[in-house]
Amino acid sequence: MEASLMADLQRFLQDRCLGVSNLPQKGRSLFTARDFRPGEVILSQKPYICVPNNTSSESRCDGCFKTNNLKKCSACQVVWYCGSSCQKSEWKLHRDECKALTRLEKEKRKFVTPTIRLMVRLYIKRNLQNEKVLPITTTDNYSLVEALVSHMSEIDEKQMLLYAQMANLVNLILQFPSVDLREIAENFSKFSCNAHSICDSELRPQGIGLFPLVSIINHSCSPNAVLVFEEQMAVVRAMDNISKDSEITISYIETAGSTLTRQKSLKEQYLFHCQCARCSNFGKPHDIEESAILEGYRCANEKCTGFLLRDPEEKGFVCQKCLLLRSKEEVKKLASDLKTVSEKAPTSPSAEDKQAAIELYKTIEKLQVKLYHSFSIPLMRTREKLLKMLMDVEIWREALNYCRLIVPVYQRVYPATHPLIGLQFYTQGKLEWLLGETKEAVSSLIKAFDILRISHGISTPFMKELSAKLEEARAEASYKQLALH
Ligand SMILES: C[S@@+](CC[C@H](N)C(=O)[O-])C[C@H]1O[C@@H](n2cnc3c(N)ncnc32)[C@H](O)[C@@H]1O
Repeated sequence: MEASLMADLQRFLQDRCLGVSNLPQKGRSLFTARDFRPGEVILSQKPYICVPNNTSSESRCDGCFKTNNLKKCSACQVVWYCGSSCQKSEWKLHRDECKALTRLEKEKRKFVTPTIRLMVRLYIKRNLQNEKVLPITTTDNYSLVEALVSHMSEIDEKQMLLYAQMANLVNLILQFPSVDLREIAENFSKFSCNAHSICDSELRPQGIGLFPLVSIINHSCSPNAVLVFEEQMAVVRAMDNISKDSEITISYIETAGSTLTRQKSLKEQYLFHCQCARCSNFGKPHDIEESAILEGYRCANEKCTGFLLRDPEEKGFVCQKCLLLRSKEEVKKLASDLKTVSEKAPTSPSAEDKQAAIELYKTIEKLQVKLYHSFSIPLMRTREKLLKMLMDVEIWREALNYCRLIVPVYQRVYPATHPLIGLQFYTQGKLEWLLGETKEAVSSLIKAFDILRISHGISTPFMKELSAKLEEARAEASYKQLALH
């Protein structure tokens, strides 16, 4: 990065009591220059570029990522808008993209995935900024993209071939003589370890974007900050008390998992070996117990909550609490039954198939309850799926039962202020309220608010809605209380 731009960036960060340092093992790292309290915004940034996650089954507006009242761009037939306001606000960037996509044969347009579009937009934005059609600012400029890590030299041949094919398609769309294939491939590699999935307030992915300032923040499996999105703006908030001169970290991956699982996914996508405080416990008794609970089997005695470790004589798995042996054969048989049923389970069942899918997932759950520890991740995932499907078909009582089973598992596998726990309490509160359990609803909504105010702040529309629901539930609970006396 140019020295003057680097100085501008350092000033911008200094004004926000932040600074960038280079750490030998991690590269650029973001540090605090003052204390931050839980819930305080550390950094926010609009995307340099972003696109919605459009698929063959679901489309989103290019401007606001909403899914209703969409109309296709009549020229390129690739991009969708919810109305003229979003279309107008996106036009400067879409104008050149539209021309490029229109040139592409219709048959080939189905290969224009969100990642391909993100790359096309990256070059179009760079050109528009070079031509001064779009302004360049300290935090919105291509030099920040140039400074992102790419790990090009570490990429294997298979991945490189894929990037080369994708770069060819981008080149075909753009037809910019000055851009070479290697540079595009390198930018794909940058996307892989720097682009962020843009999620709504309930942490459901809506699109992808490049936020080069946020990309300075390194990963930890027990992070002190959290990244959320307010529409398309990335907002990083402190999760804990962060003291002056500390490194700010967020989590790049799903942190509910054994150290081996987390390290594998970090190595695969981000090409580094994590040595955070949690990972440095690898192999220690607590870490072994954690892995055996999250990914291992349950005790043969249904009443025992112990975790199992492989028996040194290879006969099976031994409970570390009651020392009961669970035979290899029994585990193998259950695992094979589970595999047979799981293969039949649809990942996203259509509306008509939902009832059958619910029954199938309940069978999976029964088998998992017999096989896995009660806090295991596979069992938690099945219950999450069941909860979602039951909500979709409006079977509220059963949905609430699943919600209540999931909350304690989340509390076991995530840190206390993790937004997923808050969101689960929010769902539980809404279900309890709907089913007339107003007192319980108030208690769940309070828990949701207390957690989500840290990750989501208190002034966003989502949090205002939660606050309003809580107040209404409180009023109803006191009315019910009065009516009783
Ligand atoms: C989004 S970037 C973070 C900023 C990066 N350090 C830089 O210099 O631009 C992600 C990359 O940073 C490095 N990184 C992030 N977290 C790390 C960690 N905990 N330990 C080692 N390297 C890390 C890895 O190279 C990873 O692919």
